[in-house]
Amino acid sequence: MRIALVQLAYGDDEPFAARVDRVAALVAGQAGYDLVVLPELWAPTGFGYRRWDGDAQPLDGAWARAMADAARAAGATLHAGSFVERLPEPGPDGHTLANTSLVFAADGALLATYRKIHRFGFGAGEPRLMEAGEDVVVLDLPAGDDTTVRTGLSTCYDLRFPELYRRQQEAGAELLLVPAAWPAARVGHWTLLGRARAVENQAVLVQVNTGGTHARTPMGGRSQVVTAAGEVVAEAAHADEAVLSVDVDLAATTAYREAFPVLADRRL
Ligand SMILES: O=C(O)CCC(=O)C(=O)O
Repeated sequence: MRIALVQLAYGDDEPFAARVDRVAALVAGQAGYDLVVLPELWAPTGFGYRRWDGDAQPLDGAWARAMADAARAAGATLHAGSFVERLPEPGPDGHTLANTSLVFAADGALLATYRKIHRFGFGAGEPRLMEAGEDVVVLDLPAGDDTTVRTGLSTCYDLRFPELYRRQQEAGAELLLVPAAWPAARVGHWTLLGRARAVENQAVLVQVNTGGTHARTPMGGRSQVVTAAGEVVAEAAHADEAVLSVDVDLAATTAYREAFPVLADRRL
């Protein structure tokens, strides 16, 4: 399965609409991949809380349409990262915003919607402004040669909560996608926890982060792909903008699970 990780780097001086146009063109140029993955909240920025309300859009808004078009132009499945979704009505916490990821098929059809379950901010930021997602999302994505791979969706801070990934693994996930806006200050946790989630679930984990400085917060980059055996097979050793290209051998995951069947020894 050929995967492109698009690590985006930018500052607050790049306007929202210009960034959407730039990234849509970048994605449209990624022909030949089975899957293209973008980071979390790359258009509104992960730490630009003050602008989130103004940047919010519905599920069928201009951001989603631009990403559907970009998937079609690339002819690849696109995990478009996340955006600030304007919910049709307030949720249980009274908010009308959510941190929502969308996955589009190569023909531009919407395949999946995932709302970030664990909100980051310790009472500020996401918990103060956004509803928490409630649904674990696992779906089959095309993996090349007429095969599919069961894939779990999560976002950034979710990576700190292993029980979410175990539920994805129980639902059959062998590929775990994690877009993020993870700051440089804790980027060591980002790479370490990514390897841990891959090893403990014997799954391929794809992490795509942002770079640049957003609302005075330097972002960490260091996007990576970790195999089920814990090997880092692609990594950005920096926080600059870059497209990482990787060929993932999914048959190796199945073989590894059979050769080292640790998941069968769980005691609940
Ligand atoms: O957990 C962390 O250290 C960073 C999480 C984060 O920045 C986010 O979820 O947006």
